[in-house]
Amino acid sequence: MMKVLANDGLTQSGIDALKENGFEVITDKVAQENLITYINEYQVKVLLVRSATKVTKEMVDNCPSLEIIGRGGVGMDNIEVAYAREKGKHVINTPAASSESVAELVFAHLFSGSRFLQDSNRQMPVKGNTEFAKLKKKYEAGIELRGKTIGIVGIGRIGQEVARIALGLGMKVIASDTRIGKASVRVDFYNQQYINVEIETEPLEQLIQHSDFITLHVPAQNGPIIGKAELEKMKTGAAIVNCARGGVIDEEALIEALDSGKLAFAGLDVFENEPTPSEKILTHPKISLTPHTGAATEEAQDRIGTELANQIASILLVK
Ligand SMILES: O=C(O)[C@H](O)COP(=O)(O)O
Repeated sequence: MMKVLANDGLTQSGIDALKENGFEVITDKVAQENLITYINEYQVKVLLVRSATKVTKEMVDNCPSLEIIGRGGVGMDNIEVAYAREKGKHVINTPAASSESVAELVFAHLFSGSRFLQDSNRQMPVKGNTEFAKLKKKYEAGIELRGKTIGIVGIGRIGQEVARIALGLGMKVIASDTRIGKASVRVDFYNQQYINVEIETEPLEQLIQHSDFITLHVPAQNGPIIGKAELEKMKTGAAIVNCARGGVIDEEALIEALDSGKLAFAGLDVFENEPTPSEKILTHPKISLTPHTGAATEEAQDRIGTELANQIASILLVK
């Protein structure tokens, strides 16, 4: 039986689909430093990872049994993709499976920040029954999303899902993208009517100046694309969400912008120092936090599992 090691977990639907195709699925969590030995000992043919396990050049070179490296998710910055492909390994991912979930999390952060939920949820258990009126006063300056401008940086699959939800909420959508000039977004309504909206992209600098909310949907970068200079150009009272990759926003500059009142709030699902974000970020009252859970819904993980199983079967069983 061909062995699949799902080192960062796999949904039952994915496990079942692989088993139906005759694969043996191992869901042991093997420590990074023991992976090469484990893969060789059990002659693992497929290694599945999410963002936790790193697939290094050393693994590619020293695991001859390995034919497929599968990323359950989108970003492959934890995998030496080009090197692995050069050495004849298949490297696959599931680029479309989690777009809706990530986009919904963006709005969870936007709704949270615009009504102070992150701070309220920290304060209410401690002060809720003694200082209720004081807390109510503190959180009185909430804002609506309707009518505001959302700037989407990266209008790929996830960016387009964000646009769809934003348009449904009555927001104005603007976007910037280094590769896409124009995106066509179909907005569906429950009564099965829909509208098509064309979104033309504009330079990042322009987007930064015009947005009430900025949300980032770009791959891992070599350095921040939103640093001190960009934060200074944002509207006073604007907000920013990062459900893309840690490091895309300069965290020090972000804290300064929040403390000075330049920015109203931030929503962060990803961090510069994952999995150990800085104390300042974790305790900031103006930051809504999630621990890299953009794709962590039952629906997205189900789609990821079955999609990986199908891709694996079509590579290994058609030979
Ligand atoms: O790139 C992705 O797909 C997301 O960052 C999800 O990462 P995860 O699989 O570790 O949740």
